[in-house]
Parts: sequence; structure tokens; C-alpha cells
Amino acid sequence: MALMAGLRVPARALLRSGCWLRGAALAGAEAAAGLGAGVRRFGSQRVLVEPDPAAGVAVVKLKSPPVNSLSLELLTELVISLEKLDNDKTFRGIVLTSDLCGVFSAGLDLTELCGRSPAHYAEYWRALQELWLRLYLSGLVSVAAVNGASPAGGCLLCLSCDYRVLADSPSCVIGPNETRLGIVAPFWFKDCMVNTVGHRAAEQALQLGTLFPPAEALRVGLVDQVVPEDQVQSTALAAMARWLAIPDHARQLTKSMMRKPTADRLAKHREADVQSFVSFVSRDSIQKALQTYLEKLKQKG
Ligand SMILES: CCCCCCCCCC/C=C/CC(=O)SCCNC(=O)CCNC(=O)[C@H](O)C(C)(C)COP(=O)(O)OP(=O)(O)OC[C@H]1O[C@@H](n2cnc3c(N)ncnc32)[C@H](O)[C@@H]1OP(=O)(O)O
Repeated sequence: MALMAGLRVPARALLRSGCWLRGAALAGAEAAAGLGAGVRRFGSQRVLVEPDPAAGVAVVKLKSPPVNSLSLELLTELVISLEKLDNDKTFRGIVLTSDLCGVFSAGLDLTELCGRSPAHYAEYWRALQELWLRLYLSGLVSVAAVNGASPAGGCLLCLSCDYRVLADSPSCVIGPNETRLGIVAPFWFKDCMVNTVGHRAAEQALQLGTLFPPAEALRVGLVDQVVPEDQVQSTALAAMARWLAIPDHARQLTKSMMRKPTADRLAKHREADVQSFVSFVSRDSIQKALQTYLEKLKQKG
């Protein structure tokens, strides 16, 4: 651990912030990338939005160190950014990626699921549902530029996008590892898996809690392309161009036709789903399993 301004900052987080230094260099590269003078980045503390109005595309970067775990704050900020982009006619597509090195998102923030009150669990789950419904049904083209590990809830974020590009690095594993923690993916995560990789592959991956390395993720259809790490964002933008060549109204109606039945299963039973989650996560056995897993993670660090 390093001490910074009275805060305990994990050394790994400081290392990762090397990626943010690249952000400074990026400012210079923005013009080359189409972000000309007068085009401002916006967003919030944990979600950075880099707009390219000329292209109609915004790059949305998760920047919640150390691992972009989906805290209540990150969920809320992401929903707000997506809502803003969805309602702004300038934008037709988003690329969702991570501003951190080596991690796309560690999935649900386990500290939100341990030792909290039932009211907190309910608030947290509602925020997760909200994010999933918004991203899954967004009229924008969504391309995930997966530049790091993406377990469990991180995988769900990727599956909610229209297209996925994964970095070809052994650390860039992706998949539904919930059962390995002794917990169960919600039915809407299961539905997303089935819709993406088919029933048999989803059943195996969900039961075994498989984290797929890049080549396997591509083979099973969990991601659409695997490319060298430094080409993830450019490949995502090239894919975006192909999707944007299709008229919005036709693509959006088709997306809705494909996805609405899945989303409706949750939308119609949101409160029951919240109550299932609260009673599941409040069980002593689940609390113990989560605590043990979190402690192991911390010891590993
Ligand atoms: C029958 C009815 C059913 C009803 C429905 C029930 C539904 C139940 C919920 C089911 C849904 C669950 C979805 C999830 O997303 S669960 C979360 C799963 N996530 C993981 O398993 C990832 C764990 N993390 C890692 O594997 C690694 O951290 C990493 C992402 C590969 C990165 O590795 P790296 O070596 O770079 O970093 P460290 O491991 O050293 O971690 C750095 C610090 O970050 C802390 N950390 C990591 N992950 C999380 C997390 N998910 N939440 C909170 N904190 C996390 C880690 O402890 C380190 O902390 P430290 O610096 O304090 O030591």
C-alpha cells in the first residue's frame, strides 16, 4: 500500500493510474482521433465520456480504481451517462471500455453485498437492474472494447452490448464465474448468456463458473473479435462504423424485436427479483461465502 494525501491507495491502483497518464498524452492525440478543439470530454468521477460528435460516437470509459467493481456509485454514474447519451440526438453509438490497465470490470462490488442492510441490498439491486435494462435496450449501437478481465457482472455488461472486441492477453478472461463464489447469476444474466452462446454452452459455463481466455471466448461466441491489446479501441471503432452504416430506425426496431422479450421478463417482475436477491444475499451461508472470497482476494493482493 502507498500513502497518498492521507488515503490508503493500493500500489496496484497507482500502477494502473499509469494508464491515466496515458490520458494526458491522449489529450494531444484527441485532435488526431477526431476530438477537435471545442469538443469537450464530459462524464463524472467514475465514468469518463469522450465524445466525437462528428462521428456520432462517444467512448465511455469506466475509471473506478482499482478494478472498476460495480459499486452503487459507479452503477448510478453509468446510468446517468447512458441516459444523457441516449437522449442526445448527436450520438448514434457508444464504445464501452475501461480507463484502467488490465481490468475491464471486476463485476459486482462485493463490498456492496457483504454486511449491509436489506434496504441497501435492495437499492443496490435496483440500480443494477436499471443499468442492465438501459444498456441492453439502448437505441444506440453499443460496442464493448474489452481491454481487461471481465468476470461475472463485468461479463454481463459486455453481453448487454451489441458487439464485443476482446484484448488478446492471458489476463483478459471473461465469463460467468458466480458459482465459484457460491452465488447464482440472476435469470436475466442467464438469459443474456443463452441468447449469446446458446443453451448448452451457457449451461456449462454458468454451472462451472467458467472464465474463458480470449481464444476460448471467441470460439464459444462470447466475444466477436479478439485482437492485440493496443488495437482493441480502433477495432471497436471500425466495428462501430459497420453498424452505423445501417439506418437507425431499421436497426433499432430489429434490436428491440430481438431483445425486448428478454428484457420484459425482468421489467415485469422487477420487484420480485429484488426481493429474491435480498433474501438470497442475506442468508448467513451466502454472507460467509462472500466474506471468505473477499478475504482471499485481499490476501492475494
Ligand atoms: C436462487 C435465487 C437467486 C437470486 C439471485 C441472486 C443473485 C446473487 C448475485 C449474483 C451476481 C453476481 C455477479 C458478480 O459480479 S459477483 C463478483 C464476481 N467478481 C469476481 O469474482 C472478480 C474478483 N476479482 C478478481 O478476480 C480480480 O480482482 C481481477 C478483476 C481479475 C483483477 O485482478 P488484480 O490482480 O488486478 O487485482 P486484485 O485481485 O489484487 O484486486 C485489487 C483490489 O480490488 C479488490 N476487488 C477485486 N474484485 C473486487 C470485487 N468484485 N468487489 C470488490 N472488491 C474487489 C480486491 O479485494 C483488492 O482489494 P485490496 O486492494 O484492498 O486488496
